[in-house]
Amino acid sequence: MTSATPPLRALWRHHRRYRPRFALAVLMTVLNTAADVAPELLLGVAIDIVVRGSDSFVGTVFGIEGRFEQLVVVAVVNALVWVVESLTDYAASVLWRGLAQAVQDELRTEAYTAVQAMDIGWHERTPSGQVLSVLSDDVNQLERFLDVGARTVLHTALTVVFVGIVFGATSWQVTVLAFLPVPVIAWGSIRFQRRLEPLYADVRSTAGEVAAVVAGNLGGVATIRAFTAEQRESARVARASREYRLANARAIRSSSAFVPLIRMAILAGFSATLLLGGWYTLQGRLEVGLFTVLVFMTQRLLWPLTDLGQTLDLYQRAMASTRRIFGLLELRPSAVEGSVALPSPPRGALELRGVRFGYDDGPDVLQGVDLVVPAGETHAVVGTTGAGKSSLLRLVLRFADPRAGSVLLDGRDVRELTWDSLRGAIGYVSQDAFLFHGTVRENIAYGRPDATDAQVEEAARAAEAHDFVAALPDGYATVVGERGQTLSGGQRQRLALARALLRDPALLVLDEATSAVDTETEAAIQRSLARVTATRTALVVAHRLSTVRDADRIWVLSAGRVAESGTHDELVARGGAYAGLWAVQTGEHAPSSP
Ligand SMILES: Nc1ncnc2c1ncn2[C@@H]1O[C@H](COP(=O)(O)OP(=O)(O)OP(=O)(O)O)[C@@H](O)[C@H]1O
Repeated sequence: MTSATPPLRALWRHHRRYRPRFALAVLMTVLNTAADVAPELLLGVAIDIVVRGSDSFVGTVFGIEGRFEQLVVVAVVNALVWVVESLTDYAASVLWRGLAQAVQDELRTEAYTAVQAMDIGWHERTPSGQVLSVLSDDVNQLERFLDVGARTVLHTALTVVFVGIVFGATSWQVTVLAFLPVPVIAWGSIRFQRRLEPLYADVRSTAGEVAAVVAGNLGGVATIRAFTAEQRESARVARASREYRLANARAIRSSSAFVPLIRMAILAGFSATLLLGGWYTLQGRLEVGLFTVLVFMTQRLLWPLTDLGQTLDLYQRAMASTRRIFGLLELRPSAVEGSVALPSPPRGALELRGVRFGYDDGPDVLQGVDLVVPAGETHAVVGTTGAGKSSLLRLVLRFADPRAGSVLLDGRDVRELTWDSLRGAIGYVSQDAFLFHGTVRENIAYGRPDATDAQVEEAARAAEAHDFVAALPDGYATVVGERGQTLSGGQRQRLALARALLRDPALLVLDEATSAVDTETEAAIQRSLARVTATRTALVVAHRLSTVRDADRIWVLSAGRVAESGTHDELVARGGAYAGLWAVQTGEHAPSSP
């Protein structure tokens, strides 16, 4: 999940449209730094006036005799410089921070969109906490650097340049000595940066690990409590957290070593200016005013450099984060959208031809499945657990593509179809019947937000959900908790069915939950199934065979192959796998031991 592209280059390329704003921010920082350095120069000029009178720099350039008059000129120029300094400081601050906000906002949204488009298989493999930590922590880390760090780096570099110009114009010997620390610091920065890069990559990945463990545990908190595994899980979180702490400590140790290095280099530069500059002044080779400027300038040059360690740290952390953000942005789903739209309205005819499918590098879980559901019919897929029933439905929805063979909807390979055409034709009810935090009404209308109340209610009735919804405290306005946890499993299932029906899909795909349902619910499911499948094509994965005994055809899947197919009566008469399952479920005889 980490990008190999150098992070600054990736940012520069990705945010083309911010380049003008960036240029303006840089310009403001240049002006601001120039205005920032000027007062030291003016101080030197003032001392020059006091010491040399009419022979001073101002006296000769402006032709002003009196010392006080000259000082007035300096005071006016100084006031102007301050105004420029204040205005550009404001502009630079607004521009840099605005840039930071725009970039973080855009990156977060884009990274989320990229993640959302990834294959379902990718989501199953990737802990959601990892993704979450990139979208929040890493994006914030970059924001912090752009907010202040980038400006500080530029400001420091420009100060070095401006001070260098002043020094250069004064005495090359002093310039050389005063600037001695700069190459040392530059060399140190590059070395430290190399050393810190893997350390901060480690910090970010351990931070992601902590988030992954915590998010995973919060999702399974009921199981943790039920198995009194609290201590074990707390210890697991503590371990991950300690790894993060240790990774950070390693990075901080290296990063902090940079500051003393800078300080020593600075000390050398400062001492050199003081001694050599002083020596020249005593000899009369350097004006007192200029000497003062040099001493103050060295301070001005060297002070910001002491902050460089901190800024470098901020930069390095931000770059490690940027690599992770771009790692998400560079993700490409393996299932790409086709370009063909089905003629409307679709009929929902489904066909699987020689379909082989497996997960990642694993073995085939579907081993050449042929299956046909003609338009308007209701078919069921049954089989023992792990036979590949849910995997088959994934292929129909194109949550994954087959390794070989093809899936056809209305005679077109689903890989050729647009998402709208494919998924718009299908109403899908998954095993886990996921609901969002929101009202019952919002959940039912999820696939058709503009549906009227009457349409929502009609769908709920068809799914046998209306009665229990009406009995909820606020009816359709009742808020169901995160993932619909305030409802029972059967209720969630029926709301999910209503949601699928409201889209009036040509093909209804139901993955029936394994959860044992009571006879009343079972009867309700059967009734609604009979009603909603009367006018459309349906493919139902069923665990309870009684719910699908009226299906036009039942496909019996066994170890990734179609073992047999036919109507309920035909299959029972055949005395094969289905007849065995049926006998077990209706209690006609006990299962034979393997
Ligand atoms: N996301 C996944 N990654 C890897 N393997 C998977 C994944 N999902 C399912 N499998 C494997 O694929 C095989 C078929 O699983 P599938 O869920 O399709 O069976 P099923 O017939 O729907 O089972 P059940 O009746 O228990 O729901 C199983 O061996 C399972 O371990």
